[in-house]
Amino acid sequence: MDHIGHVGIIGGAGWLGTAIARALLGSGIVTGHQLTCSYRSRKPDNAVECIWTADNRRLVEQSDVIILSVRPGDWEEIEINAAGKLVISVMAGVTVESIARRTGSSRVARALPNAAAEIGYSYTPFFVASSQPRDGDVVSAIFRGCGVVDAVNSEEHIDYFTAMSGSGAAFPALLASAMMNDAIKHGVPSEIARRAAQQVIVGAGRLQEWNGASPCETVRSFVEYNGTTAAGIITMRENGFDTVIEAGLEAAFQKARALSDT
Ligand SMILES: NC(=O)C1=CN([C@@H]2O[C@H](COP(=O)(O)OP(=O)(O)OC[C@H]3O[C@@H](n4cnc5c(N)ncnc54)[C@H](O)[C@@H]3O)[C@@H](O)[C@H]2O)C=CC1
Ligand SMILES: O=C(O)[C@@H]1CCC=N1
Repeated sequence: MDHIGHVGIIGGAGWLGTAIARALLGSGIVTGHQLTCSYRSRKPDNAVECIWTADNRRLVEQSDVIILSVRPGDWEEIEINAAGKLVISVMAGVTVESIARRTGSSRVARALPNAAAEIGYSYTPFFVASSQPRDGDVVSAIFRGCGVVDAVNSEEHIDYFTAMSGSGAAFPALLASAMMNDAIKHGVPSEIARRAAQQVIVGAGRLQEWNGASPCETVRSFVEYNGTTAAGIITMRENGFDTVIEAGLEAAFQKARALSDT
């Protein structure tokens, strides 16, 4: 898309803020002169090449689009007036209502990337609460630089996706860690167990991307093959695999909702 103006990232020194800043610069959507990042105490070593400030009000003054990327617990300390500007939050749980009330902006969006934003492989659903039609295009363009995006039409779905895809980047690692520990219990040297588990999730992700099948189709075709993999899948399911996943997603969803301020 063409020019989106000057972008400011509050919390630009953090994990996600840095990933978004790198994606913005990498996709060419802004130059270093059109991007301001703020830090709380100290400009980070290896800082992204852009304008840096500790003054969030100054950042807001010089930005057309403001991205809020501080931890939910630090949100209450941010005092800015962003009236008339597009404010995009990536914070878990913090509501559109809270953002609009505390920034004075009626152009608010919530986007929920995940840890893979760092390598351009995030999945980022976003919800836009703005009467300006172009704002959705701006949010979409920003987060396409971090991976795949989808607009959703319910704010509640952002809280749900905070659990499912926002936290989800960690869950395949949880599966791989259980597999690695099982291999070690079977006497496999830990370094080999680590490499095997690592390559299983990397290979599975690449395979899924390459063949484009839905995960449900992938599981079904392994079950239909009726070999060792099918035996593993069926027994995992009989032992509550899907129920455990649902319970974990529900707990993360409830945690996201609990982060919403009152
Ligand atoms: N890390 C992840 O995978 C994801 C994180 N999120 C959300 O993104 C937000 C940021 O998360 P992370 O980057 O992981 O946390 P982080 O702790 O790495 O980064 C937050 C940064 O904000 C800075 N900060 C705090 N108060 C500030 C202030 N007043 N002015 C300027 N900077 C300030 C901190 O010093 C820190 O550098 C959180 O709200 C989180 O819920 C959402 C999706 C995924
Ligand atoms: O774990 C967290 O709280 C953050 C928000 C969503 C994903 N990571």
